[in-house]
Amino acid sequence: MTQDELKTLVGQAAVQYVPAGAIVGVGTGSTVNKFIDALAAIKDRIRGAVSSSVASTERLKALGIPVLEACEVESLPVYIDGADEVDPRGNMIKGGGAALTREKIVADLAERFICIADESKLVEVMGRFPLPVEVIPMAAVQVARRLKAQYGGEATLRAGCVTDNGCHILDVRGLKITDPAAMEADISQWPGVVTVGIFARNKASVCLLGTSEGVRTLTF
Ligand SMILES: O=C[C@H](O)[C@H](O)[C@H](O)COP(=O)(O)O
Repeated sequence: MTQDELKTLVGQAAVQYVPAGAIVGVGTGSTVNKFIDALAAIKDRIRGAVSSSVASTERLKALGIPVLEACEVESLPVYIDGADEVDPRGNMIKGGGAALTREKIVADLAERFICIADESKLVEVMGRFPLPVEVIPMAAVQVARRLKAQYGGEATLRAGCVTDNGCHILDVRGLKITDPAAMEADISQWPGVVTVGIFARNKASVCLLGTSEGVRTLTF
């Protein structure tokens, strides 16, 4: 099976986690696009979606799925999103598509995070995928220096990238994220950091992994 077919498989499998009548949290990326397409088939059975990016909002609306603002809901039963890496405990790296901040906001509203990914995303220790950090532009150099000093990470500014929030992304290479919760808590409170792409506090409850043998379900 191709990677695209594996994404379709898990995108479709995620629909079973959407309760009838729900407002569903929707992530961003190529895997979530498959989920949005599958969600369109059951749109009459849900109330709508809260989206984590302009791109997902446009796709949801084009398929006739009502989109609500995050501020209009108090909680969501479920948030469905992809990941760039996921570890055996359900911690994730996200932000390869620069949507990490809104993703973390919507994930935080949800009771359960259902991660959908092809099996290449499962790793023992996270850090091979460059860690995205969204920063206020004026703080980029300062935050990059600190990432090097404290964690030995080499941060580069993602060229030509301005996030939905008008900010920039640093991609940090050379990390071994052995304690994701501690690193997330630490970097999150540095001046100028908007969001770090470690999802440990908002980790996955379930991960649906696309494999050539079918969908493998990991529960955390
Ligand atoms: O900012 C983007 C998101 O965190 C995506 O969910 C992540 O990059 C995975 O995307 P894809 O499903 O395209 O691999």
